[in-house]
Amino acid sequence: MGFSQEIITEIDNIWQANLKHPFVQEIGAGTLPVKKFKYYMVQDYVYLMDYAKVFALGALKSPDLKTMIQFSNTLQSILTEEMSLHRQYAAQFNISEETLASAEPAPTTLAYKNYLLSVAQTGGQAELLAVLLPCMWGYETIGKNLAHSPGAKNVLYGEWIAMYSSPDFSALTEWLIQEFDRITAQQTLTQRVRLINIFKNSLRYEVLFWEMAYQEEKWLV
Ligand SMILES: Cc1ncc(CO)c(N)n1
Repeated sequence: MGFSQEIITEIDNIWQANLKHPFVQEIGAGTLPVKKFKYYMVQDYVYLMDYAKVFALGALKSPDLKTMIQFSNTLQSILTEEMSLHRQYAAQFNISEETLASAEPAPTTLAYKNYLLSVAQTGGQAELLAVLLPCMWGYETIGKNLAHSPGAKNVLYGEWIAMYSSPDFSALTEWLIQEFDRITAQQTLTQRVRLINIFKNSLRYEVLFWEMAYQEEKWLV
């Protein structure tokens, strides 16, 4: 069993909470109120701007050419494919690209993206992979889980599910998992404990991100 699999087995309760959050379930049922989805889309775009930068840092910290190419290809696909999904939704909702790109992060978005960036900047390749893995792997699992749900045929949510259940998205996720397992195979127990904590915090933020959108979280003042 790879280290990635060991981690999600150990923190299965958080892994399941992420997959089964009401926001996710309601996308699958096609019953999520559009207002919540609109809120999510804008916040996710703000998040993805910095998430993409973590892949740029991954390229910077790559040990070899092959890994560098993978990080840079993934960066490219986030900016042009994944984020174009958001841009299309925004157009549908009459939100301009300028409004989308300059939207203010809500408290959870700000905390989460800053966590990603700080781990990626201060850590090495293993830490960077540990903080990224729950994001991509979680979405890929959710995509697969919802691929045949009623939401997949919903006019609004169908495109979102199609993106995250696509073979391309799975291939990127598979690469990230393998890279993480390869790099962590030789690590000491102390290093592994640190990586589990990073993975766990990032996964907890994934759950909080759904919750934030579900509650349409706002700054108090
Ligand atoms: C919050 C969040 N995590 C992960 C992904 C997957 O790319 C996303 N779009 N948004």
